[in-house]
Amino acid sequence: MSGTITIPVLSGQKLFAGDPAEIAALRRAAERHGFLYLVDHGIDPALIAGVFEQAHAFFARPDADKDAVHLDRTRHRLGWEPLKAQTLEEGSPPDLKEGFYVGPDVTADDPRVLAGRFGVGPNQWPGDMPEFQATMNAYFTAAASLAADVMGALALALDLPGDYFDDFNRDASCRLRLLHYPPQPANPQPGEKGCGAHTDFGSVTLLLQDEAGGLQVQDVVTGEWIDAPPIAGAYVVNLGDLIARWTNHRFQSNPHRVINRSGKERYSVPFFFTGNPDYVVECLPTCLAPGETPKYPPITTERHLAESYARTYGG
Ligand SMILES: O=C(O)CCC(=O)C(=O)O
Ligand SMILES: [Fe+2]
Repeated sequence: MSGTITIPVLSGQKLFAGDPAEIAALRRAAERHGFLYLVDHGIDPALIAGVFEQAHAFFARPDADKDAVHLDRTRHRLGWEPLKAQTLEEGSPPDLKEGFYVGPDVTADDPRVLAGRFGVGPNQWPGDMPEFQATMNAYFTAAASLAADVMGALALALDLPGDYFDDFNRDASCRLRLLHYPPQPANPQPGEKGCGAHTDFGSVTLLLQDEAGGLQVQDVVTGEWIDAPPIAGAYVVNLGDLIARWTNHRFQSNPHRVINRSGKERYSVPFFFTGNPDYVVECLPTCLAPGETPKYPPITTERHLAESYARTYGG
């Protein structure tokens, strides 16, 4: 770790107005790290505070209570994920984190549910927490809209029209994830950490983290792990594998990990934006130099997502 490479802080207000200097900074960040901080994003700080408050209250419950909304109770895997259920870094011990997954708030008779679309189904909500559902649904809607705005800025950074990703953004598949990390143990297993090194699966991830710290990003050029310390009120925005695939790796989906050395509990809230399930992602016209060939065949976002989840849950 060193302080020599820093992750840029960009303004949502400027990006979404198409400010050329800010778009150029986004392009540089996307090419180098696939990571940036986003300020002036327009999401109500009270809503963000409410999400953390509800997450704290949920995770503080006994496991026996949380088990009532275990994600294995749904085919589409929404709800509580116990500690050590996921292994994001192949060959490492399972992640020292527990989580809670929220999806779009659909009912059982939604056509997408009836058609068995991947990952779509009714949410499970914890009992006796009246504010939880309303807070998560409100945040989900706000985050999906912000992610669509970030996609618009990415289109400009790729020299495409600002509405280029509108079809991708329509009826987008998204996951809101609440995470709770215990402190890193004094004597961890070799390779044991809060969240193993991985790249995200989707297009953009909007991450909120509390003040504990511990998030690190690997620089693609030097291979070094850079700290991504919390900045109050800012999102960490990172690009996922779909963007790398779509841009023929002109834009990066960087490996990142979490080691919670704060000695305290750590809470974070990633929101994953994966786009319209039927959308076919294939190499963008502005990402292929003459004579180059696409590194990947076209794929629907639904298929890409299903394959990615299967890989990290041992499916
Ligand atoms: O908790 C964090 O800060 C990062 C979580 C993460 O990378 C993920 O859930 O994909
Ligand atoms: Fe991640």
